[in-house]
Amino acid sequence: MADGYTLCHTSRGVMQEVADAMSRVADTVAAALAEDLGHDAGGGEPAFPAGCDGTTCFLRLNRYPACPFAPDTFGLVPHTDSDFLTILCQDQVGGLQLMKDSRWVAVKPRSDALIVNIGDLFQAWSNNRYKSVEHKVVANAKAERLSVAYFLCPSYDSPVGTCGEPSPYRPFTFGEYRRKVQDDVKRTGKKIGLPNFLKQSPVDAMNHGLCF
Ligand SMILES: O=C(O)CCC(=O)C(=O)O
Ligand SMILES: [Fe+2]
Repeated sequence: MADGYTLCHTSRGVMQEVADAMSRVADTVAAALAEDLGHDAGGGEPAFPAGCDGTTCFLRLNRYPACPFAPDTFGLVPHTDSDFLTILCQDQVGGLQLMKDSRWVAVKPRSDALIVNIGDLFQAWSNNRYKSVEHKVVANAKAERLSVAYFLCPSYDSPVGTCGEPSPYRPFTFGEYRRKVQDDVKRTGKKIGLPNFLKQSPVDAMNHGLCF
């Protein structure tokens, strides 16, 4: 039987392999999506996404225990991801749902497929051409569910940038974005996210009595 040290060492190696493989998928998909918006990686434009590497991206292992109060219980509350892209590998239990045309749609598990979610930073960079998808996880009454998510994030001091002006968003760094999200959640219990960074912010407009 493996001792604790060997087990940790082996798991670390496996996790690194998974992270490396998912990182390659994330970089390839991000480059293809950016190219579709006219971004010319070989033509002197700054690399996209800027400031992401093995020290800024991360892997999250999610475990959702079976819950007798399913399906009225969240495994994960509705949210958007605060990154460029998320690559997700889910098991066969199911429970992930995404918001499409104002309705929750179940994402059917497929053993031969990974899920790619657009995150807030890609929405900002693309001037809203790509939309950060709202998603949630609904608990399962009988089975435990596992998923592995890889988050393509830049360093905190990286400007998020834009594929071209005019952008609806003012310039901001990822660090600023994270801090604002954390402050809002602490203060109000909710993430506001991108609307805080609009040049013409609906939040400001409301505060100045311009919106009813
Ligand atoms: O477990 C899943 O399917 C979703 C995980 C997720 O949305 C997240 O970790 O942000
Ligand atoms: Fe998520």
